[in-house]
Amino acid sequence: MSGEGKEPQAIRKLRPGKLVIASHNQGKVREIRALLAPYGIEPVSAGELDLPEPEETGTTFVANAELKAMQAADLSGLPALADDSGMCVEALGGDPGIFSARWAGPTKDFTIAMQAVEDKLSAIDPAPTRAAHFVCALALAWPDGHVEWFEGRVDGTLVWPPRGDRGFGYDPMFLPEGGTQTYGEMDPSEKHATSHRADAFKQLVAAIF
Ligand SMILES: O=P(O)(O)OP(=O)(O)OP(=O)(O)OC[C@H]1O[C@@H](n2cnc3c(O)ncnc32)[C@H](O)[C@@H]1O
Ligand SMILES: [Mg+2]
Repeated sequence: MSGEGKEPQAIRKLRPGKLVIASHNQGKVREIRALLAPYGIEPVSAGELDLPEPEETGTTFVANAELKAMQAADLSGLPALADDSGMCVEALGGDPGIFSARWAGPTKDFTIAMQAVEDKLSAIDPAPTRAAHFVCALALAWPDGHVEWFEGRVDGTLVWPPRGDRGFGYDPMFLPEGGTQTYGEMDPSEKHATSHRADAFKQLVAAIF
C-alpha cells in the first residue's frame, strides 16, 4: 500500500479557505460537502474547476486517492481532497474492489455493476457467504506535494434485489452490519454517521483540524 515504508511525517493542519473536492462523482461530492460542512472551509468541486478526470493507475485505494488529490492540487494551486473507494465482496476475493467504478462500464450504470456482482455470487456452488465491505481512502494533498491519507471501512451483507434509491453506486444492495435498511433506503444523515467515508473522515478531522 502507498504510504508503507515512508518515514512518519508531521501532520499538516488545514487552514480555513478553499478546498478542492477532487472527485467527478456527484454522489461522493454531495456526501463530502455534508461531512465538511461543520469545519468552515469552502469546498469547490473538480467539476466546477473543469479539472480533468485522471486515469486511476494505482493498485490500492490509497494510491489512487493520492494520485487524484495530487493532480487536483497541482492543477488548481489549492489543497485538494480525493476519495478512492469501493465495495469488496469476500466470496469474490475482494472484487470489485478498486475496480468498483469500472464494473459499471463507460455509462457508469450501477444497475449493471450490481447485477454483475449478483451473477458472480449466485454462480458459486454451494452458495457462499454474502459478506462484503466498503473501503474509503481519503487523500489530502497540497500544491507543494505534501499529502496525508486516511482509510475507513464498514462491514455488511449483500441483499438481492437492490433496495432504495437514496444513495449512489452499490448502496441499494449493501446492508450494513446490524442494520435493517440498505444504504439506498437509509436517511443520508444516518449513512454519513456510520459509513466507510464517515470512518475515514473521523480520522481526517482528528488529524488535520
Ligand atoms: O474517482 P472519482 O472521480 O472520485 O469518482 P468515481 O465514481 O470514479 O470513484 P472511484 O474511482 O473511487 O470508484 C469507486 C466506486 O465505488 C462505488 N462506491 C464508493 N463509495 C460508495 C458508497 O458510499 N456507496 C455506494 N457505492 C460506492 C461507487 O460506485 C464509485 O463509483
Ligand atoms: Mg474514479
